[in-house]
Amino acid sequence: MTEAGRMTQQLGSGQPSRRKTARALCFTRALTFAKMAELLRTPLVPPAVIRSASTGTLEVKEPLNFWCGGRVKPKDMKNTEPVYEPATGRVLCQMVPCGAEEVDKAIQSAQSAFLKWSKLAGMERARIMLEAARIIRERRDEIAELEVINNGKSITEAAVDIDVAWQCIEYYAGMAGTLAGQHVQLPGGSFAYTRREPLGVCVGIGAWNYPFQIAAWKSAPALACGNAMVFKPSPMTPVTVVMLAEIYAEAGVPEGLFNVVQGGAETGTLLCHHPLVAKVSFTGSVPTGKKIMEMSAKSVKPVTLELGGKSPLIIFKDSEMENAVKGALMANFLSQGEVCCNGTRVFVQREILPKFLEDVVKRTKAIQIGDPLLDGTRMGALISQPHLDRVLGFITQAKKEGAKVLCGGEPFVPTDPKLHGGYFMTPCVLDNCNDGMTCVKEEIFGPVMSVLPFDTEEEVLQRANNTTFGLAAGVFTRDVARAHRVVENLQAGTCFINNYNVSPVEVPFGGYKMSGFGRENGQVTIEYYSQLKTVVVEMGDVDSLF
Ligand SMILES: NC(=O)C1=CN([C@@H]2O[C@H](COP(=O)(O)OP(=O)(O)OC[C@H]3O[C@@H](n4cnc5c(N)ncnc54)[C@H](O)[C@@H]3O)[C@@H](O)[C@H]2O)C=CC1
Repeated sequence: MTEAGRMTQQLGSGQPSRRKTARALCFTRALTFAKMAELLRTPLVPPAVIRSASTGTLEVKEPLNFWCGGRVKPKDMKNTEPVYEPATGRVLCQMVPCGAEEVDKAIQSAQSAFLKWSKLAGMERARIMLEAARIIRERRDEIAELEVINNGKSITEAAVDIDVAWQCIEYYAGMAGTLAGQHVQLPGGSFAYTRREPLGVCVGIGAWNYPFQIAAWKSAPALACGNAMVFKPSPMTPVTVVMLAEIYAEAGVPEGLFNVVQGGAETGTLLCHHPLVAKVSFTGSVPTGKKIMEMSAKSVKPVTLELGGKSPLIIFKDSEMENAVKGALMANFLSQGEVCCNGTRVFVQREILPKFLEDVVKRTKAIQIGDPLLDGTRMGALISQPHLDRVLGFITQAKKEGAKVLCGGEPFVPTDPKLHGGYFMTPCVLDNCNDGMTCVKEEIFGPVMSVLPFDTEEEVLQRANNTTFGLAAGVFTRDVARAHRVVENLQAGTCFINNYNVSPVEVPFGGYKMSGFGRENGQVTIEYYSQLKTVVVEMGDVDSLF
């Protein structure tokens, strides 16, 4: 039995002291990903019970680039950037950006894999993708733990993110075998048919709030359609996406089909300008989205843009109060508020405002903040110190502009000494807000809910739509007709009725207005990763005018 196997048996034996020793042993030896994987993948370990990682211990040493079927060391150590563990403020690893030569290698690797992958039948691709989904499911806890360590969100949420990732791959695997064209009958026995063909090498550029999940949302439909992908995660969260690359490789995709290059704006720019790249799918801020669009326009590359939001959540007086309060919390505090589609402008009908505020504040104060790897934690750390400062700055500004802080909005120092350098804050509810305030107009991307009273449906619709964003919106009411009338008039890509932030992979997700265009998830996304070829077939003689 291997050492890992022995430790696993001890871990699985249910003896807490031994379990602790084994865990300590793992981390004093700075576990490699591969070893951790070996540990976690043996069936003796009940994954929900045993936590293999612990906050403040992990060092990531392996290379984080991936092309030609394996991890690749950076060419040189130029322009490195520290990557932090948000819960402790400790440096987790160094991110070394890829330069032109490395980007080219990754793209060439993708191109050669594309030539093989695109020739497979959809069902053949499906089989490999299903295997990738299975491996992710099996390694779910390990990936989720690393996501937590790199991103700061709670383990409960990270586990859901990883579940959504494999579900997405499973969903598009199911669709790969269904891709087909049309047959069109023409006069005289002639006919035409259409072929749905892949685009080629697609680039994915991700944000830091859902590192693994964003990579799955982009790669799953891309690969199902027969494309290859080069993915660049955010420089702040470089750690987990390379595991997705390893998993695809293990599942049996051709070498080089899914590649990872690390880096920031410069590396992203190289990707967007590369002549072999056929499409760019981007998740991030509006200013960067505009740059991506400009760069892609130069070589007429299609783009998908998943950008920011300042979404409205409208709560009518006939709502079921407890659900509305729970919905408002789900709309604001998932992932420390770092969610693009959050409903941060909470419009509440005036008659129920006092009761709503009382309940929402009570529940917000009860949110358990702390070590994100603990099962009981409901809110972890924000992504970085500058981002925390920025979010706190919005609250200072809101107070100056007349908003009233009902709870939270302060830096938070957990009792555990190892978390003292972490980027925590208390979730905040702002009252006395109006539509002109900065906190109501701008995306904060932190746990800050702005509550706004309203009187009539007509008024609230006009105010809800009075924004350049249009990612999501929500409405709580018991009146079915009102609910559908309101969503019909909301300018947003996703609308929720009597819930918020529910994003199953079967339904399209994407923005209106400056929140972007194109969609992720759902059947429609196939159209964004494929192109239609029309073939016209003459069965008679050519009828020439000349
Ligand atoms: N609509 C959606 O689905 C989502 C939108 N977001 C939005 O993302 C933002 C937060 O994420 P950040 O990572 O801070 O956004 P960001 O726009 O700064 O960066 C996003 C990605 O773009 C890369 N990048 C930056 N400049 C680039 C350039 N000139 N060329 C190519 N790539 C470049 C970054 O390295 C990163 O990988 C928020 O505004 C949020 O609303 C985040 C998650 C989901």
